[in-house]
This record gives sequence, structure tokens and C-alpha cells, in this order.
Amino acid sequence: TTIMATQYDGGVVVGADSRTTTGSYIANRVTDKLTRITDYIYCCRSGSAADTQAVADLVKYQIDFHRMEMGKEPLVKTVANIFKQLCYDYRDQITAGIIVAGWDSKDGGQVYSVPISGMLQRMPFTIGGSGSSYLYGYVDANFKPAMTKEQSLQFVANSVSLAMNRDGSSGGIIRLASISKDGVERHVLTGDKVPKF
Ligand SMILES: C#CCCCC(=O)N[C@@H](Cc1ccccc1)C(=O)N[C@@H](CC(C)C)B(O)O
Repeated sequence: TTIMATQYDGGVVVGADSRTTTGSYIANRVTDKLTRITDYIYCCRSGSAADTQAVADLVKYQIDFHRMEMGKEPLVKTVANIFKQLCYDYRDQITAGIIVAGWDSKDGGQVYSVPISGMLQRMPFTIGGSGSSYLYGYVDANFKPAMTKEQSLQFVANSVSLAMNRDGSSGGIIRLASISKDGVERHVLTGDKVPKF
């Protein structure tokens, strides 16, 4: 897996490849690793497909009670904390590297990294999954603060594409989403739309 999220002024952009593997066998070549938690908060999943589905389902379940008790949408920070607590408490039993990204009216666009073992860290952008090993030089050289939504989409698409070309556990199509006060916009890049280097 290759997953990425970056913050821009007014929202966030998330991206992922679409490969699920069991060994070298490709069990799913059109996986959707960009998982909706609320209309304004998504997570990017890496690691065990089953574990990350179960954790995301548990977070959505807890958020339903939060929404009823608070009478309003949860903060991105709140959702990230619930992911962190579950990934930390079950750290000996699950393999889940998760990125939480979204928009709320208090702090705008936010990106949080919850790597395997359950640390929580807010970042301007972050990369994850096996493919991220091939991206550190590229993203450090190419990240610029205050990128626009369009520049952020291109930065994420370029990064995921590069990793897909080198990581055997990443591939398929590139899924992208931008999240802002206006909600979510999803995109898919296939064939000639994939960045060529
Ligand atoms: C089908 C099936 C059984 C396993 C599927 C399965 O979880 N594959 C994993 C690799 C893995 C991980 C831990 C144990 C075993 C196999 C996988 O493809 N993970 C991708 C992300 C998920 C969310 C799709 B990526 O991290 O490569």
C-alpha cells in the first residue's frame, strides 16, 4: 500500500493506490483504501485489510454516539484520537497504519498520522504504507507550504504514482479525494491520466 494526505488552505487532499495482496497474489486490484468516517473526515488504510476495516467500523460506531451526545459533527482531532486509542490498546493484536484527514470549522484542514503501534501526530502532510519507503526523498524535496488544492492533488498523485512504480505491494488505480467545507470530491486516475515520469 501507498497512502498520503496533505493539508492546504481550506481543506485536505488524500490519496491511495488500490492493491490488496496476499503474498504476491493480488486479491483486489481496485481496493478503496480511502474510507469515509463522516462527510468531512476520511481515513487512509494500510496494513491488514481486516484489521483496518474493523478499526474504522469501531470508530464510526463511536462517532455515532458522539454525534448524538454532542449534537454536532466531531472534530478531526477527536476522530484521530479515537483511532489512536484503538490502535494503541490493540497494538499487540492488529497491524494498522492509518492516516486521518478532514476539515472542521474550528481548525480547518487537518492531517493526523497514526502509524503501526498507535502513535498520534498532527502533520502538514504525511505518507504511509509499504510504498512510502520510496517517497521520503521526493516528498521532502517537493513539499511546499501553502499549496493550492490543485497543487496538492498533483503532489499526491505524483507521489502515489512514483511509489506504485517501485513497490510490489502497491498498484492498480490512483484514488484521490479533496475535503473542505464544501464536502468531499473524489477522483480516480487510470491509464493516461496517471503521472508519467
Ligand atoms: C485476501 C486476503 C487476506 C489478506 C489481505 C490483506 O490484508 N492484505 C494486506 C497485506 C497484508 C497485511 C497484513 C497481513 C497480511 C497481508 C494488504 O494488501 N494491505 C494493503 C492495505 C489494505 C487496507 C488493503 B497495503 O498495506 O499493502
